[in-house]
Amino acid sequence: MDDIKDVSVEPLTSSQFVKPYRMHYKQNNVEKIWDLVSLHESVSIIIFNTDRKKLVLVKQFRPAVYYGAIPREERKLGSTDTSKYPGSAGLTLELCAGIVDKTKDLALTAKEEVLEECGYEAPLESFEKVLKYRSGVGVSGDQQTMFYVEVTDKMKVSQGGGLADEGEMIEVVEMSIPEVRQYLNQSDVNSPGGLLFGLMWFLNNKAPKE
Ligand SMILES: Nc1ncnc2c1ncn2[C@@H]1O[C@H](COP(=O)(O)OP(=O)(O)O[C@H]2O[C@H](CO)[C@@H](O)[C@H](O)[C@H]2O)[C@@H](O)[C@H]1O
Repeated sequence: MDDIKDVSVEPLTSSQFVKPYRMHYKQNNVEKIWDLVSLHESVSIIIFNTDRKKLVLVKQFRPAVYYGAIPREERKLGSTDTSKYPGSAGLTLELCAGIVDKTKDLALTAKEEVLEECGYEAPLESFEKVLKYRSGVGVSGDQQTMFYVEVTDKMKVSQGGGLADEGEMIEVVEMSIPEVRQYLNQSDVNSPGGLLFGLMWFLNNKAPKE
């Protein structure tokens, strides 16, 4: 998964996923501008396997995280030296998540992502909404809705790993509650704030007493 080669970066002129804009506005009669990016709405899911008392998470290569790991002064257009900056710098641990595109139904999107990425077929009514929040505030203000779902081994119907025809390459990672606590105690993690909040929410609200 971290065997990344032939990396090159170019300016973005059009994209179906990301749209950059400059907003002009007045705040208290002071004229201002802000450069922002419009993104799709998304869902994320805290998945707990009650048979094995494990959280089900996903590991994947994130190009933006890889790019962010390159020191600013060395980021340039054109090719990137992957022997100096190996693909492992872009591997993240996250909640299962996905863009809301096929349907506008957030819980249904969550259900589909749990199946595609993690291989669990969980009933729609078992998805509990945790909260809706802004996954970014500086450059993108996109909304992400977090769900919680409990699964059992019986619901595991496939390997997961993402949609091969969309080129998704996802590793399913299961973590026990002590492992989750250890993960949260580190000083530097390759994870978004949403995962960290989701794990804390789980420990505070759902984790079985140890
Ligand atoms: N910027 C991009 N460039 C090129 N192809 C892209 C792309 N974004 C999506 N895609 C394509 O769309 C597919 C599906 O993406 P997903 O719905 O799984 O969202 P993802 O899990 O990447 O991000 C989800 O999780 C993260 C982390 O929580 C959220 O930031 C995000 O909004 C949410 O959709 C990807 O495999 C890829 O083929």
